[in-house]
Amino acid sequence: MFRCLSDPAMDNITDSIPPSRILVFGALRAPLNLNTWLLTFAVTTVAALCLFSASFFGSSLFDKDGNSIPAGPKGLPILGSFPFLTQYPELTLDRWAKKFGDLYSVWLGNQLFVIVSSPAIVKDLIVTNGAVFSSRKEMFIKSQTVFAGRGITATPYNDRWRKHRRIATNWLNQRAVDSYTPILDREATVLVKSMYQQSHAGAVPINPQPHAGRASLNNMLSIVFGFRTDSIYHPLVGQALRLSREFMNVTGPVSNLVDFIPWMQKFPTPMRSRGQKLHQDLVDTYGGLIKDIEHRMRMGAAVPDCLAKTMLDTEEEEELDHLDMAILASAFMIGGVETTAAIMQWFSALIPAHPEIQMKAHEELDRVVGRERLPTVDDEKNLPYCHAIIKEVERCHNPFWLGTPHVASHDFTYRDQFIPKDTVVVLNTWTMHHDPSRHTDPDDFSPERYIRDSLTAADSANLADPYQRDHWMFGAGRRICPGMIVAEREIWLTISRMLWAFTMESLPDEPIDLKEYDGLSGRSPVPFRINLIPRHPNVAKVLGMEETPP
Ligand code: HEM
Repeated sequence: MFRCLSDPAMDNITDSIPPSRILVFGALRAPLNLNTWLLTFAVTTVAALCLFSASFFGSSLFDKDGNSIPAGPKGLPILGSFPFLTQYPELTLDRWAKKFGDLYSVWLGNQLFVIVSSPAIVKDLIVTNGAVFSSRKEMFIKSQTVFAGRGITATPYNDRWRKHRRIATNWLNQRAVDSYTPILDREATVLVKSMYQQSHAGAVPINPQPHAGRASLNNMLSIVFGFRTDSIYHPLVGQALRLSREFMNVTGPVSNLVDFIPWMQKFPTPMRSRGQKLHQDLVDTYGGLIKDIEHRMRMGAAVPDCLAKTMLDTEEEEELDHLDMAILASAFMIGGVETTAAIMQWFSALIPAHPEIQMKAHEELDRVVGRERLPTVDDEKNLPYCHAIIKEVERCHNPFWLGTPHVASHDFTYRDQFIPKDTVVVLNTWTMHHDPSRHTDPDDFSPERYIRDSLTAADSANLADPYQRDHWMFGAGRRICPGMIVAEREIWLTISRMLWAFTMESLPDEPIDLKEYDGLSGRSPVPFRINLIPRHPNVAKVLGMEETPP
């Protein structure tokens, strides 16, 4: 049963991966010396053979009727298919989907994964059978080390998760988002203003990244802690963005071999040390902010309504300890910052290459909104082309191609294929977003494909026909992203206002790389600079600024 190196399928795959990219421990994108790799591989092979086979065969791969697990690629001994999911795992998963079909299995170490590549199967398993497919694997690095078993994102399907999800939803449902939309509105305007200022009204190119990062960060800081930062140079901006980035770099769903080979977890590794440090930094930073708020509440000072205040007000009734609160706040700060900022950045990276798309958006904005005011939330329904641009950015550049995997909490047989309890289930969103039968010419950036789709992501996720859903960026089922309403709203406000204010141009000497990316679990483009040329003199006036001559 061990995966065989001589399998022809593996030959094709190994041919396409430079040896220096085949890694054993930790972050996949840091090249490892080949000799070190071979030595490590030999040692781990010998040392782990007994332990591995015990856990590998621990659960049956057949149900009582003899149905077996879905077919899939054969991997390597011990490592399974881990080395083949290196730099662009979604492309490998896509290749395998074409070979093995919409439901196939992959082994990573001793962990069985099932990869789902069709909307119908996602609906059947994750939505219709949500009682079975809504748990999470307690990944060694992400769940156990960084989140210490807490944190709504990583917790298994249990009462702790239900409680945290309920608390989170109270702050993220439609009514809550409506109540703090003025905050999102203000941050979107500040974003455009700060871009206008830093670019000296289009005279010098800028990197949109810190502006997008601070807008998303301020939104989450307001929701979670009731305050905002007033400059991209505020120390918390650098610290919070560093923590989110570090999280994205240590917790990819298929990026840490130590997650899948339990005996390795007993030994210190650089990735484990990074996970431990990140845990402590999160507790110090966000737990520290909660302590400050607690202190202010005890002193009778006014504290604005925010998640931290709600948690402190209800900590006894909800049985929350300090670590629960610190990690739940961290889950918001991580889940809600890099993600929305990534979409703003992908938009800024993509759009300069499409002047004809910008022209259409500008024409729509001039016609519907005019040049005397900024677009608002209420305008969205009347700006179908701008709305479509955003959906298309999300289809083309989902920051989480592998989503956050779900886990089967019971044995399940689906269409004569057995999915054992504890199998990790991955939504292969890359393949679904590039299915030519759903999206004609899927590699093209073409907002027109969404021009008749006026639904929000939340409404789209509830459509009976899963093939009509806009995209799968927010996941599916009972664990679907609870932040999608706030995420969509802040993305709408920032992107529609950037389109309203600027013509966005790339620099002839600095081509923007759309293939390379930052982050393992969550992706944003590598830093780039663009020109943001104010579209008309009213931009300065509407933003409440003196016009800066170019
Ligand atoms: C573009 C923005 C965003 C993207 C692409 C995104 C994506 C996702 C995905 C794929 C999941 C896993 C869903 C699943 O298991 O099927 C998730 C979960 C989650 N997201 Fe988001 N998210 C975004 C914004 C936000 C925001 C603004 C928040 C606000 C706090 C947030 C909070 C969460 C939380 C708490 C979970 C865990 C839910 C659970 O496990 O029950 N996300 N998100």
